[in-house]
Amino acid sequence: MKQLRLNAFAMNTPVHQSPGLWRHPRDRSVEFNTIGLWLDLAKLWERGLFDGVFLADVLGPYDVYGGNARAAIAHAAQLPTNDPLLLIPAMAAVTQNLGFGVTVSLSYENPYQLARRFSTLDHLTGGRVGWNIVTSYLDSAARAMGADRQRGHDDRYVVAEDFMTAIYKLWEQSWEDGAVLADKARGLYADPDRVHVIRHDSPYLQMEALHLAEPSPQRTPVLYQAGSSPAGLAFAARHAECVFVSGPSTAVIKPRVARLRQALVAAGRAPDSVKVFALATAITAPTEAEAHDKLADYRSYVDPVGALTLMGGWLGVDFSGYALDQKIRYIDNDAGRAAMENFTRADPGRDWTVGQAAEHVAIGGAGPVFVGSASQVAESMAAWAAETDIDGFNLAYAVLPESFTDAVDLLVPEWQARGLYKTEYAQGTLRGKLFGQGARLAAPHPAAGFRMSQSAI
Ligand SMILES: Cc1cc2nc3c(=O)[nH]c(=O)nc-3n(C[C@H](O)[C@H](O)[C@H](O)COP(=O)(O)O)c2cc1C
Repeated sequence: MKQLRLNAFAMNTPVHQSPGLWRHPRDRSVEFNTIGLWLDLAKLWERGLFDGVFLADVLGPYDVYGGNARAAIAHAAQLPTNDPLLLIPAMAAVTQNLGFGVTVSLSYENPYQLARRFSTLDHLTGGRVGWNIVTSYLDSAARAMGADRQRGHDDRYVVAEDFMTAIYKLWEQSWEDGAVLADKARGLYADPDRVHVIRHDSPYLQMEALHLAEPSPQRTPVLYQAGSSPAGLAFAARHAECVFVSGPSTAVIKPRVARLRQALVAAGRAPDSVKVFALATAITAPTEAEAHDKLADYRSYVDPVGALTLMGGWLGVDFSGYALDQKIRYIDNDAGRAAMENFTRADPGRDWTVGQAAEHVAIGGAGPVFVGSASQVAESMAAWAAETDIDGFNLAYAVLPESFTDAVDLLVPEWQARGLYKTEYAQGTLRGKLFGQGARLAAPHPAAGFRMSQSAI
């Protein structure tokens, strides 16, 4: 069986995916404003040989529940939320191998400025940065940026496709390899003949620019994506190198992964050219009984209104008017399609009431919760991974950092003993470590095509 990979799932906020758990006496989430928490976490994740941390982000309040932001404010449902990119240089300074997959919504960015921010981070981290490409799902973010509402669901992916073309030109095409000379004797920093102005002219974007940053170790950061709708899947199949999936059971995730691998083939890429990470939470302890006690203790801190507030944003449904025993039914809207599918038609064998879904997502979000002794959790997660054909897990936390400390000290050694987990990091950039290849994107990925056509500019 192939080795499993771990990512940590975190966010620069007091309540990421476990509403109410910030009140737990051992939880450090309220320290999210301080750099010390992030340095401790980065060192912990690296001690556990995690491939990286995936930093989530949203740009508006979860104001679907009750039709306003009051519940999100009171229950800290991903609010306040600080900028995730600014955490990265600090965490990079205390680690050598940990990768940083950071979420930025292209719906509210200009490729020119975003390309520079990522290039700067890729330089400062020595090639350890990745971009989780999202298009956002909250109307509140669109209103904050001056629009009435967000673009329609599928339309967002059309704009995203165009954005990617523009940003690849900046990262891959503007500066030729070897353009930077830094020749002190000749006083020549870079060769003007090898730095090109690129142009982009589409209904969405007009740009005439040279990239402000010189090529970083990876040029294009490692590309992560998480959309599972047909439009999201087609986008992922073209651009993603890693895909995050999230759903409560193998019945939901297995066909989703199969569809992604088929879509990769349709896009001319190998079915295993993308690493798939499934959201999951592991609650473990030296014995099974202790682990179940731990989960019961955690559950006593769950905040149901906080959970419904998050679910409202993910599914685009105001659950404040629902009875807890009411069944969730599929509707089309402009929020996340996969989030809606998870609790409706993705598993025809399972009906979810509002209360059941809220209870489920309150410990680490929509993924499964594995509970038991270290060896039980190691076995059940490995079996889950084999059944769904994923490459690893995107580990959410219940209590911060305890959930991660348990994973590092209890789960990882069990996997290592079974040959299911690395015992040291591979060399190279984040892309090199993940794929055992070079630092730069290679054909048939579309970004590589922009680099190779440099002579034609
Ligand atoms: C594990 C996971 C994490 C995600 N994190 C974010 C995030 O931090 N910010 C965001 O705006 N969207 C995030 N999303 C949402 C996706 O980017 C996407 O918008 C969503 O899955 C809906 O896309 P779809 O309708 O194509 O499935 C995440 C999705 C998953 C599955």
